[in-house]
Amino acid sequence: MAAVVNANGSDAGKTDGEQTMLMPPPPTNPMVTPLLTDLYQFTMAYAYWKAGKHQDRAVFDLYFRKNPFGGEYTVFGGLEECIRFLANFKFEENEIAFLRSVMPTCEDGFFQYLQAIDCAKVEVYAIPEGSVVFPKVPLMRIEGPVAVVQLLETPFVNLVNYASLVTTNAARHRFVAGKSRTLLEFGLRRAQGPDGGISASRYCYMGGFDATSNVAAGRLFGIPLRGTHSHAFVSSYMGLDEIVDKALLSHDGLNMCEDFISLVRSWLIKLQRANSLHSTFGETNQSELAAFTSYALAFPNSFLALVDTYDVMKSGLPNFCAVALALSDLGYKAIGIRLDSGDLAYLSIEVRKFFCAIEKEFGVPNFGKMNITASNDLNEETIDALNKQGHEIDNFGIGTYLVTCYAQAALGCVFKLVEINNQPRIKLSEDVTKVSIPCKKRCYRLYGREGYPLVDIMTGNNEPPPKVGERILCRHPFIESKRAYVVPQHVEELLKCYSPGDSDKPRAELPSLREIRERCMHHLEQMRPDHMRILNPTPYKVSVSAKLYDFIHFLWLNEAPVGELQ
Ligand SMILES: Nc1ncnc2c1ncn2[C@@H]1O[C@H](COP(=O)(O)OP(=O)(O)OP(=O)(O)O)[C@@H](O)[C@H]1O
Ligand SMILES: O=P(O)(O)OC[C@H]1O[C@H](OP(=O)(O)OP(=O)(O)O)[C@H](O)[C@@H]1O
Ligand SMILES: O=C(O)c1cccnc1
Ligand SMILES: [Mg+2]
Repeated sequence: MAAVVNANGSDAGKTDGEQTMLMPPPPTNPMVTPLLTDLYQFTMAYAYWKAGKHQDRAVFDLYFRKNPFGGEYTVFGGLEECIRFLANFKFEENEIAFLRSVMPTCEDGFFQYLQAIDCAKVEVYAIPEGSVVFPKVPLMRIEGPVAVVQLLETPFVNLVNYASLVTTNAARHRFVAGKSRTLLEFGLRRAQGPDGGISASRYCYMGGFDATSNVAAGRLFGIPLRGTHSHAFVSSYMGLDEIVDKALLSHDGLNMCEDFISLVRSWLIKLQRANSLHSTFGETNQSELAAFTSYALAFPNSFLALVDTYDVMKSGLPNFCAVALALSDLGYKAIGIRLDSGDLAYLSIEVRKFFCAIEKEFGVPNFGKMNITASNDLNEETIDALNKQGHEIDNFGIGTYLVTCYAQAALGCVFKLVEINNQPRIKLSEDVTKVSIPCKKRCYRLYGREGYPLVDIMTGNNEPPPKVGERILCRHPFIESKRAYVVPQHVEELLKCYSPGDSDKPRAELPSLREIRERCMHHLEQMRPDHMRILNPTPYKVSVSAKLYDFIHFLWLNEAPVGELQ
């Protein structure tokens, strides 16, 4: 038996000479237990057990049928949580007691069987997390005793569905925003409950966001934390006389400014009188000025202000600039502003002009380059519209539309039996997109001359793999006339072994979140641009080998009853 080292450092039961393997820690969410499944998984497990069929060797594929958000790609998320769940799968005594209470007609031997099971015999092959993936190709292939693997269906599909959906949503937001913008995930308050919030932060980072406002996710996953302040902070101030401690030490620690408020006030007067600012404002809101001054006293090294509480151009912006200029006198560099309402394109351009005019008028280096963050119900479409209009926004803060996946509620992953006791199985449907692809399969991505992925191909498990430079026929799984020859320049086998079960296959490593994010960025960059565009993207081809095609159609005819016309 291999000794087990817990990934968080403890070294449980290791003996000399035993091979050490890394035992994945439990799932992030402690609610992910063997009971987090549908009742029918237990009723089926009982029926398998009662029939003496529970140890039959089953192969299931986990896949989705259609790319989300009207796009032609998906990013796979959730694998690590599945592997953690699998590695720690064990029923507690109190869980068995609960099952007994809800399944009172089941024999005692079944519960003894459940109490003893784990997933040691379950093999899992999966596409690495963070990969770009396509419909019908298994994201995961799970093999093992049918009753055990059946119990994994609901939790696996649950762990993959939202993870992949929100990672894809994040990747789409990154694509439309462009590489140079900073993307901040602000969705916790709007997410579907605590797990939705934590998952959103993790998977949005994976999909290309730069940071989150979610402190718990920052701690759990090491995601960079970022934030500004809210309107409440601004409106909580009534006036400058609320600020008692007005002193601020200069950045170099050499000079003490005893009255920072006076310095701010003097800058506001200079701004009001500056010719180049074209007297765009008169009296600004003094309670807002108090809030900004107070925030700057608390964070002189990272001053950022929300400027739209009263009026951006007539109050928020000049107030911010007065405080930023006062900080600059003391050697500090303010970060910038956040806009949370109004026409974000127009306002950001006006703000930038104002910053640049100040840089020129007062000779403050880099004042014009200060950061502009925008938020307020942003999504793919609004960011695309802003880009088309032209804007000066550096950072987008995105919450509701991102984390709730407003444009599409679910990915629709499924978990289908494709083989039992080495016998291929098929699920038929009137709707051809719902017919499952039978057999234990191998999956490959074939790359073309220009370095882009050309097609994914599924073959039977025992077929020889596609070879570089050798022509292979790729067939649409269901439409006879759709086929193409491909001469791959590079062949990548997609499914790696993440749980070897009883086999002696090497186990693929679970990379860090940052590594998964890098894989995702790399995969997205590799895609041919027409698959990625927002409007009418070209579908990526998913195919089967000629042999598998013939077999699918043989099995289809074999299983489909022949109708009789009266
Ligand atoms: N230039 C722009 N082009 C397209 N959409 C924009 C632009 N500027 C802002 N938006 C979007 O328009 C919507 C404006 O929201 P809304 O109608 O609630 O007004 P608001 O600015 O939030 O007003 P308030 O907060 O004062 O009630 C938001 O979804 C925002 O992202
Ligand atoms: O708009 P989202 O994409 O969801 O981004 C997060 C929002 O949450 C905050 O305010 P909140 O919405 O709570 O209040 P507000 O609308 O009054 O600003 C923030 O100011 C953003 O507007
Ligand atoms: O830090 C922010 O600006 C923030 C955080 C959460 C939601 N809206 C904004
Ligand atoms: Mg809002």
